[in-house]
Amino acid sequence: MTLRIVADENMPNVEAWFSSVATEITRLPGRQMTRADLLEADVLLVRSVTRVDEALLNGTPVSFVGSATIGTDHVDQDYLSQQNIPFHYAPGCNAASVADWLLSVLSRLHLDHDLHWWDKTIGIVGVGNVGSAVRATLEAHGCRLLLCDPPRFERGELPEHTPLATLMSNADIVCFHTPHTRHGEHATEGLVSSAMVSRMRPVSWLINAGRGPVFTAEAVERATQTQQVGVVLDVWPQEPQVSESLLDCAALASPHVAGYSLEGKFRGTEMLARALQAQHGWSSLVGPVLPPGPRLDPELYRQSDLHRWVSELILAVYDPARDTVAMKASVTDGEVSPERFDQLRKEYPTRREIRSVRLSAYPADIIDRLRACGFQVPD
Ligand SMILES: NC(=O)c1ccc[n+]([C@@H]2O[C@H](COP(=O)([O-])OP(=O)(O)OC[C@H]3O[C@@H](n4cnc5c(N)ncnc54)[C@H](O)[C@@H]3O)[C@@H](O)[C@H]2O)c1
Ligand SMILES: O=C(O)[C@H](O)[C@H](O)COP(=O)(O)O
Repeated sequence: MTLRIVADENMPNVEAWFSSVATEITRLPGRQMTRADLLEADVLLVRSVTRVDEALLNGTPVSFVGSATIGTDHVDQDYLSQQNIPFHYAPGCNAASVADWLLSVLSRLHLDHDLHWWDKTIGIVGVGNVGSAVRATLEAHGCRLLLCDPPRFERGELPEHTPLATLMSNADIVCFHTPHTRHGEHATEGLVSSAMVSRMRPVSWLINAGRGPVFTAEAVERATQTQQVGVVLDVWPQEPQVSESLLDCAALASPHVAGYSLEGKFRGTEMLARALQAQHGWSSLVGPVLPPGPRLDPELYRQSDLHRWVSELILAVYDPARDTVAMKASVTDGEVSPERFDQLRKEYPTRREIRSVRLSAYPADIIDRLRACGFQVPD
């Protein structure tokens, strides 16, 4: 078997999974991959920053494309199926990571803005793998939820659907977890416009961890400047470029890393390895196992206010203020440049999912909340 693999340099574990089956593994910066790089490649493994289309693949021997991501808007799947090139991606691989990210965001907003989010009405827009993980976390905390997902509603999969305009007017916090789509009845590009934002209540919160172009830059500016709506952005309308004026609008900001848990990245590569294994009928393919998660002593964070205690604990696992500081310190000449944005992502510190954290004690007064957050608590 001669299998030549070209893979994004930021995809972990490629050598560990594939060196037993590949004759050659070439690592390249995803955003700069060109057709010339693929003239002797059988397998292409990408992340979200490589546009995979005819211009990239035409005339190459590539016969398998894998994206170690949940989102697929960077891949021209119609072209791949016309060419009979199998395409695999990694649905759900980092859904828990995004749900954890959101819990950390809410914990930071609690401490910094006294946001009692557990008592609020929270809208979830896009109730797929990520939105469902977010829903489970928020339901476990007793939040009132409004769910919006027209495609699932129309398929009879989400009876409790609330139309977006109604949700925007009635929620205290709105979280977006939709893909970026340009065509069709439910296209999401520019879905959050200035007009949509004008429906929101003053002192509410608007959060995007789906794809940047779902929000317009004007809507973000309108939210903060005229609506008294706080904004939290992990993804950006002009990503990977972020203007300083837009960054200034965000109470919390991160460089598209909500899904960047170590677990999510490991799962993404493994899902592609399993897909290639199935395509070739290999009997076994063995990859690396995750290192054990960090230990955390809840008593170190004890507060008399139990909600504050839990927020401090969540922020000890991951604090989105750290990303916000890094983003704001990255501004030069009125922007975070695309190169700097990519560098922040490439050098992102290891983050573990809450379920991997090993607590050294389970204080009785917060044990139910620990469970609701996703910590592994024995029965
Ligand atoms: N920020 C990050 O790091 C990060 C991480 C993972 C995923 N994502 C993004 O989040 C998106 C959602 O991920 P997922 O795993 O839940 O995908 P999914 O495909 O499981 O779910 C997406 C849901 O959005 C719904 N949807 C589509 N159009 C909609 C519309 N106009 N209004 C409301 N809902 C709509 C779909 O019906 C579907 O149920 C991905 O497409 C990806 O772009 C971002
Ligand atoms: O779609 C996804 O899975 C996420 O947005 C993912 O975190 C993107 O990461 P990237 O591929 O850009 O490294």
